[in-house]
Amino acid sequence: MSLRCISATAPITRLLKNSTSDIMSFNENRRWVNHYAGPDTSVSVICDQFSKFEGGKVELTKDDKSGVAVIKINHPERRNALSGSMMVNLWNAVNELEDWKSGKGIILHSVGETFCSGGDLNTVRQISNPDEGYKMSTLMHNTLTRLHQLPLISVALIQGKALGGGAELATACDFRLFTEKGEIGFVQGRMGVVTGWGGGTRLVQLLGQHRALELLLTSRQIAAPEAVALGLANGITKSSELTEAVEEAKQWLQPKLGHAPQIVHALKQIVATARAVPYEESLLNERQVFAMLWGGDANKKALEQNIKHK
Ligand SMILES: CC[C@@H](C(=O)O)C(=O)SCCNC(=O)CCNC(=O)[C@H](O)C(C)(C)COP(=O)(O)OP(=O)(O)OC[C@H]1O[C@@H](n2cnc3c(N)ncnc32)[C@H](O)[C@@H]1OP(=O)(O)O
Repeated sequence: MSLRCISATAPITRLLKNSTSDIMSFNENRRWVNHYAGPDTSVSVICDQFSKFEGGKVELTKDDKSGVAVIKINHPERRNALSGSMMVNLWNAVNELEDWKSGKGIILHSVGETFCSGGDLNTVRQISNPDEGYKMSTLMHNTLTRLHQLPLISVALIQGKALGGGAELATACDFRLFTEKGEIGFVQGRMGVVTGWGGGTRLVQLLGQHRALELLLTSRQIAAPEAVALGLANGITKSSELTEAVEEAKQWLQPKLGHAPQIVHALKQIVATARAVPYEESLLNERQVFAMLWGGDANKKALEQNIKHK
């Protein structure tokens, strides 16, 4: 484990006592400073290491006709926990989706009764030290941030419990649909850790700090109606049967994919950028995306048609 040295004379105003005091302090600018510097390992090296922790699969299928891809989490015997090799499968799936020019949408779902029970505890037990944890976090941050930023519109279908890392995975999609049996719980605190896959940051973006803090602190599992009331779920499917619920999720997504791929991609890029960067930077991005489409073929065609939006 690499720790940066904390000098006794450094202007640190307060140290956390009896807990993480050796790795975290509050500096003179009233900002938290983490003194732990994780290993500087590249994601491809982490993938080589993590693919050896086997079990289950994450499968990607792309339908060029509808423009909708399906990411399927398939590890029902471990309640769809993500093993190291599944984390690598997901990383590869996102790489492939980044190159899918004709795609517009993604449905992320799993098989069986549980959406995802988080990290596979068999993998977790083999990497149970700060440096290995940092590597897992690096891989999952890379994968889930790129999933979140894809120019495709993503929906997670939560048909059972989404726990720990499973709840974090759900927050990396643009939308979440629950079945009546769907539940979500940020149980990391009960496991003696915090969110390791970027879900804490995304939860604050989704719900605001108070609601996010309450869910993280209590680790309580919330059912579909409350998830909708909080704004964490975007709807509840009529059916709890998996095949039918997946079909409903596709139907729910379809009206949002009516524009040409380049427009869907551009609109998603504006929204994804706005949630990730400061205001002025986001406006600059919006100007640039707009300018690239202004006077283009689709724009000229629409102008010629003299469309009325009555
Ligand atoms: C690494 C990221 C980290 C984070 O920062 O968030 C995490 O995600 S930590 C993991 C957090 N998740 C958990 O702690 C889940 C623990 N599991 C459960 O609470 C329950 O198993 C369940 C998910 C509610 C399902 O309950 P049930 O349907 O009654 O099934 P069983 O309990 O009998 O489980 C069947 C089978 O599956 C194994 N299992 C379940 N979850 C995991 C997991 N996360 N990793 C590995 N294996 C898991 C469970 O041990 C059973 O196996 P057998 O005993 O061999 O049958």
